[in-house]
Amino acid sequence: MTGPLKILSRSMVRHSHAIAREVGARVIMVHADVIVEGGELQALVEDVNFRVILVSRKAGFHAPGGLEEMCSVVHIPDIAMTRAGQVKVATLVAAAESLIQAGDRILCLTGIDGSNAIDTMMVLDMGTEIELFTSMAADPLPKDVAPAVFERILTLASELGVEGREGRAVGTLFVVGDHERTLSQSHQLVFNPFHGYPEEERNILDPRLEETIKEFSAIDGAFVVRGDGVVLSAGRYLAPRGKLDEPLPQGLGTRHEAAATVTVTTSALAVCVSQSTGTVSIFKRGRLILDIQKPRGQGTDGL
Ligand SMILES: Nc1ncnc2c1ncn2[C@@H]1O[C@H](COP(=O)(O)OP(=O)(O)OP(=O)(O)O)[C@@H](O)[C@H]1O
Repeated sequence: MTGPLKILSRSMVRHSHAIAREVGARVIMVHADVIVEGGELQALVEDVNFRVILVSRKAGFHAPGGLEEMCSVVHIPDIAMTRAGQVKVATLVAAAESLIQAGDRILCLTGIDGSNAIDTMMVLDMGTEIELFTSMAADPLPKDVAPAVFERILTLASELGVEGREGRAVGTLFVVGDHERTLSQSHQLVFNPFHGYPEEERNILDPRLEETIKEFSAIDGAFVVRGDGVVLSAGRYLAPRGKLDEPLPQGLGTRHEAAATVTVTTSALAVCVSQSTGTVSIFKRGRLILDIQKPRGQGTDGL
C-alpha cells in the first residue's frame, strides 16, 4: 500500500500537536519508515509542528531538508523487532543521546513500515512504563560510555539475538564501561583473541570489526568493552563480588546472573544475548532495565 498519507493518518497527524500540548508531552516520536516518500514526510513534520524525533532503521536516513532544527533523528537496528521492542530501543537510543529524559512524556505516531498509514498514536511516560527510567533517574548511560558505543553494542546484540550465527542461535555478553573494575572481577577463560592488537584496530565502532565480534561471540564468556569502544577482551569469565538485591526473572540462568551481578559493584552496563530465546537484556546497577524480545515471525511492524 503506497501513495499519499491516508486521510485518517493525515487527521491523526494534524491533531497530534494539540494532543501533545494537552497531555503535556515534550516531544512527538514518529516512526519515519512508515512514510515512503520524502516529500510526504516533510509535509507530515510540518503538520505536526512540534518538537519531533524521527525514528528510522535506514542507515543514511536524515531529517527532511530545512526541518533539521525541529527534528532529531534516532537510528534503530535494522532487524525484525516486535513493536514493543522497537519502542523500547528507540526510547533507549533517544535517552542515550539525551534527546529525552526521565519524567518526559512522549507522544508516539506509528504504523507499518512502508504503508504510508500512521495507524497508532500512543503516549509513553518515561518513568512508569519504561523501567529504564525508573531505575536510573536521569542518566541512562554510565558517564564513561559514549552513546555511539552503546548503540553499536545494542545493534550487534540485537542482530545476534535475531539472526544467530550461521543458522545457529548464539548467546553472548557485552560489558561496557568501568572497565578497570570489570577486569578486576573477571578472568580469561581462554586466550584473549584481542590481545596484542593496536587499539585502533579493535574499536567496536569500526564496521570492519563486526564480523570479528560475531565470530568471537561463539567463545564462552564475555566481551569487555571500554567506554570509548575499544574491545579489551573476549572470552572473559565474570566472577563479580556483588550480590543481587532481588532475584532475576525466572528462566534466566548463569549468563544473565553474571551480567546482572557485575553491574552491582561496577558502573558498567551489561548487554546479554540469550542463546535459548534470542532476547537481549540490559542490566544496570544490578537490575534488568530493558529487554528486547525476538519476534516470533518476520515483520517490520512500525514502532
Ligand atoms: N560468570 C560468567 N561469565 C561469563 N560467561 C558466563 C558466566 N556464567 C555463564 N556464562 C556463559 O553462559 C553460558 C550459558 O549459561 P546458562 O545457560 O546458565 O545461561 P543463561 O543465563 O540461561 O543464558 P542463555 O539464555 O544464553 O542459555 C555458559 O556456557 C557460559 O558461556
